[in-house]
Amino acid sequence: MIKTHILGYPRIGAQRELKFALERHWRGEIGEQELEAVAAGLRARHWAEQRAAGLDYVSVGDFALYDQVVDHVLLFGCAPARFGFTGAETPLERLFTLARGVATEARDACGCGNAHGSGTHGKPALEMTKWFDTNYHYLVPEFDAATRFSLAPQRLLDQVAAARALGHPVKVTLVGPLSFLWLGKAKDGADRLGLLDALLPHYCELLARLKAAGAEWVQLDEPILGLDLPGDWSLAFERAYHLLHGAGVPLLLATYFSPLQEHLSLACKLPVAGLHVDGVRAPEELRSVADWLPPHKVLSVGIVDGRNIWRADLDACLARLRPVIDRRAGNLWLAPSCSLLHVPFTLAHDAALDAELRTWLAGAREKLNELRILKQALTDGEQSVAADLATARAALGSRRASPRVSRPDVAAALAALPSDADRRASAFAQRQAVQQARFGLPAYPTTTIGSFPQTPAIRAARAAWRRGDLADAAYDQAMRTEIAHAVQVQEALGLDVLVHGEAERNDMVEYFGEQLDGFAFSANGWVQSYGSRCVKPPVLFGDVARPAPMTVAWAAYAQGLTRRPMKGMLTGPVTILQWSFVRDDQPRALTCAQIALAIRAEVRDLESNGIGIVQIDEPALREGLPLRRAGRDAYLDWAGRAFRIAASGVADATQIHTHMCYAEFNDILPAIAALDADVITIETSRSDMELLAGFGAFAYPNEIGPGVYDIHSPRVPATRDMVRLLRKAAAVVPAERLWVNPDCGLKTRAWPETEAALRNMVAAARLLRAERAGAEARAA
Ligand SMILES: CN1c2c(nc(N)[nH]c2=O)NC[C@@H]1CNc1ccc(C(=O)N[C@@H](CCC(=O)N[C@@H](CCC(=O)N[C@@H](CCC(=O)O)C(=O)O)C(=O)O)C(=O)O)cc1
Ligand SMILES: N[C@@H](CCS)C(=O)O
Ligand SMILES: [Zn+2]
Repeated sequence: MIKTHILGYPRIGAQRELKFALERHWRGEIGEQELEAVAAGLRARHWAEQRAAGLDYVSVGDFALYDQVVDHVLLFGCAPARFGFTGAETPLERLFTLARGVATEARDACGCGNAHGSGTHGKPALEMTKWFDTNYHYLVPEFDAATRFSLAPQRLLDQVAAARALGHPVKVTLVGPLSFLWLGKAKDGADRLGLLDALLPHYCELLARLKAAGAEWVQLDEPILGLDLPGDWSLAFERAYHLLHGAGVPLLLATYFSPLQEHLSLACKLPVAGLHVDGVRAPEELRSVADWLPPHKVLSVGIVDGRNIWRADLDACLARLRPVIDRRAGNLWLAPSCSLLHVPFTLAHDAALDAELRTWLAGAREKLNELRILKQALTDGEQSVAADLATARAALGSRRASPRVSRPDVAAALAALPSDADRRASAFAQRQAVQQARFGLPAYPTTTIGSFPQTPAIRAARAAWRRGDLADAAYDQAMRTEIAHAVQVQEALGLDVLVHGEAERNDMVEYFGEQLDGFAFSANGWVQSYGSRCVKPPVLFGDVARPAPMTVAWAAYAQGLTRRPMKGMLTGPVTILQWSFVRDDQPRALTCAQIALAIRAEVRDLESNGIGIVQIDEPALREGLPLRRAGRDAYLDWAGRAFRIAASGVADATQIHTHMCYAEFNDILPAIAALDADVITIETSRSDMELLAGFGAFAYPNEIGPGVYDIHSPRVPATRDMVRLLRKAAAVVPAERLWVNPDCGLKTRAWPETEAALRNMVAAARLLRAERAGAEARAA
């Protein structure tokens, strides 16, 4: 029998109801009960949608108020001792303390929904990091020698009870014990795997309680089976799952994002009742899994893409499934490849997308319907869903044949690119000398990363403009006023290289997507990024071209307000690619090269309009790295080339910066150096400059601005703290190559703390400059 299910559903709400309720709660406008009522209403609605689409189970446990991983920290009672929980707190108080820090240092203490909480005082929130290769950030469990576990299952059991009361068959979703430990961070030399034996009895008890509560299945997500794992981690799976099996509830082991490869036979052998595999990212493994998995076990095939928004090619899906069915007629489940958390709720009626494009797309709801059609086609024959299949074929045909997708001029422009288009004319040392002479910057030059506070007034002006309530000219003027204010503040603070502040940008990727041909953007295609924060990834459906300059007028206006250098600010091709929903009909490398060409033209236009310094942000460079080691070199090769194509069309005297954040970079240092940016500004303060050790050891050749303060905290960093960090940096990177800047952009901050922090930062730079001048004078 064929069944359908999902690994998880988006929880933010079709109209971002959860986001708004969370932010109201944090501002003290609604209490816990009202927030819980919104959450319960969303869960009930989402289950109803799943059942209406004919899914055989609803998914329970995937709905997190903030993040599913931090929910497991609470479920297994392993909040770090540093939070000092006494048991007197409510579950929500504990959750938001872990997620946002304590009141005085809270991530989002101001209630705006921003992450503020990694300050070094008070109780900083748990660290956030990327969930595998997605743009979703989870809260990192913290383990240390004192970590103990205890089960607190009531919230989850209540949700099972609520789903059952509504008459739904329930499959509970949990992160599996090995992935949970792997995704955590060990402090004080603790051994994460060493915690497994202490954790497993609590998983067993939980499984038994879920069974007793009426859960028919429990899905245990173990996406780490798609990674290159150390041997002791792979070995631990058998031991762990033998124990879990004893709890008696059928277990579905879920893997996704990456092929199983050397873990394939292990995954097939584990004592679980079913195995889910990602048939989109690893279609080549389907047949082996179908052969290897014992026939009494359920095989769940992730057949519909959970990471992208294209309408499925149902004929291709059916063709892919047929050999599998032949092998396992009785026990086949169909599902999206991974949780639908990574796609918007629906794009079917989105007002910003044209009617033709909408037919090419599938949000979470539309993907549920695709599962329904596939199941019926396989169960009752294709004729039973002939109309649905015909509609899908027509949409696919229209996409394939559309003149909007292919642009011969773009192919020609790429083909015409000289082979050395990805190389600057001169070596760095030569460029550095020319740039020093041009800009005459002091030692330890100060700058910021680009964005200044996106205030409620800015957002409100843009919302009014989009609604048509504010005329173009008035909006333009409002943004110019913001830019002028940012310039005036920076001049008063004494920063050396200024930025215009990015007031006019809704998002650093969406803003460019809106202006480039080949992209479409939705009005409501929101995807959760972290907590209550969402992004609206543009839809990259066709060949990319730049019809007109995108940032030049704003940059030139800002430069006209000051005699100091104004940095032009662009998002790089890899990050635009990575944070968009990208076409699946050509290699990503080619799409990236097309974006690179557009950015190259923008860089040159900035240069010819008097902008001497241009920053090309690539915070997602690391995130695009394949999860498996194989394939990484090839990726770094084309990604690096795309960046260099964007950056290399300028004269020696034009200084190219890049910026990176939100990731560990030490394992890709050679690739970062190969970008050959004149200056890289990089997030380092949270690791207390540890990252720079890698840069020093590797002898990174160009200039570096290691972030000297964490922009996620409203705490104003003291000058002495930043001086200490800069001294640490100067110990590994020659001082003449060091810049002084924050970790990242300041868009989620408010002005008062921003000004105060930058004032202290400039003071730190001046202090080091004076010391250096003194030392030089003494040496002379
Ligand atoms: C650097 N980061 C980014 C990532 N991915 C991106 N695509 N962009 C990024 O910047 N990944 C890694 C990190 C993730 N960090 C963040 C940080 C902050 C946000 C965030 O603030 N998101 C906002 C939405 C931003 C946006 O698009 N704003 C629009 C419209 C906003 C909106 O909802 N407007 C309201 C009306 C508002 C009013 O009247 O005041 C509406 O339309 O209803 C804009 O500025 O115009 C968020 O609120 O979630 C995301 C990721
Ligand atoms: N220029 C961007 C980079 C963020 S990663 C900003 O300052 O917000
Ligand atoms: Zn950044």
